[in-house]
Amino acid sequence: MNHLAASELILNQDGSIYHLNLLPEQIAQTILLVGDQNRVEKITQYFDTVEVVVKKREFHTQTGTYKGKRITVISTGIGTDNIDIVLNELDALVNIDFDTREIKPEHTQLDIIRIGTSGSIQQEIPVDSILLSHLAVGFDSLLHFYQSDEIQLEDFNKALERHLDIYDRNSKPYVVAADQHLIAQFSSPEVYEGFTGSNVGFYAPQGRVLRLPLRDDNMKGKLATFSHRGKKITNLEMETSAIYGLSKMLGHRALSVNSIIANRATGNFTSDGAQAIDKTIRYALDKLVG
Ligand SMILES: O=P(O)(O)O[C@H]1O[C@H](CO)[C@@H](O)[C@H]1O
Ligand SMILES: O=c1cc[nH]c(=O)[nH]1
Repeated sequence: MNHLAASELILNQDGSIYHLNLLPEQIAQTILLVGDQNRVEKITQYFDTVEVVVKKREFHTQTGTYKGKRITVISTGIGTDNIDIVLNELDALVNIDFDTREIKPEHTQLDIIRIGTSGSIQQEIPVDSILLSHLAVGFDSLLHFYQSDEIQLEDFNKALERHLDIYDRNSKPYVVAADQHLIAQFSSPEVYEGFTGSNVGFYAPQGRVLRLPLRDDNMKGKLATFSHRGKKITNLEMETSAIYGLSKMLGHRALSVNSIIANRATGNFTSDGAQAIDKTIRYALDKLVG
């Protein structure tokens, strides 16, 4: 058996995993991920009980029960770099024995559901709507550091490369699907079906211009006009691609539930972000126990 060195599987003095600061017994098998630390309590305010509260850096965790179901809520902060940490450490908490530092023979599968904010790039997907990411495309390169070819949708990758004509020093896009069981569980006529683009920044990587010009002025337009096998890219944010990719490789189920707060096609921004996010949180909690 492979014994993981102290420099690779890093445990704190109290036995908790390095960044999340959590012990294996402190997490549930259903995990809600949010970007914003302050969104954790916006979710657990609806819980019956909260048994764990742990904070380290941007990673704020609370575990409790909602209508009798044990759920853990964790803030990831912004970006797929943080998702690399959160997904690997969550998996280690359930699938590595911290005493022997060996991978457990039995695999535990987590349900990992992101509740995030996002900007629509299609006129017909308005602000204050909820969108499920059936597919995600990563422009962030994280997956390319792993042996991830098997879980990528190569025909989508190639079609995107052709359509976007990406600058050759940028990384190549990778497309990954959500878990089909979670899609079925969370779908309803109330929510949009989407294909979510995740990138490494909020401004130029999402085609936003304040003072700095873009390398490719037409990037947002090209993203919005992409279509392959009847699927269009619908919205942009900064984490879903990595959550889908790492979850698939690690044998977990993942879904991203997006609160659309901006419409980049019309230039609109929600007039009440708190209400839009609360609606998305209540929708997701209802589907989790429904
Ligand atoms: O609201 P969260 O979950 O942080 O998600 C979105 O908001 C942040 C940018 O404002 C990025 O993390 C993006 O993915
Ligand atoms: O446009 C948006 C809105 C929220 N989060 C993003 O990353 N982009």
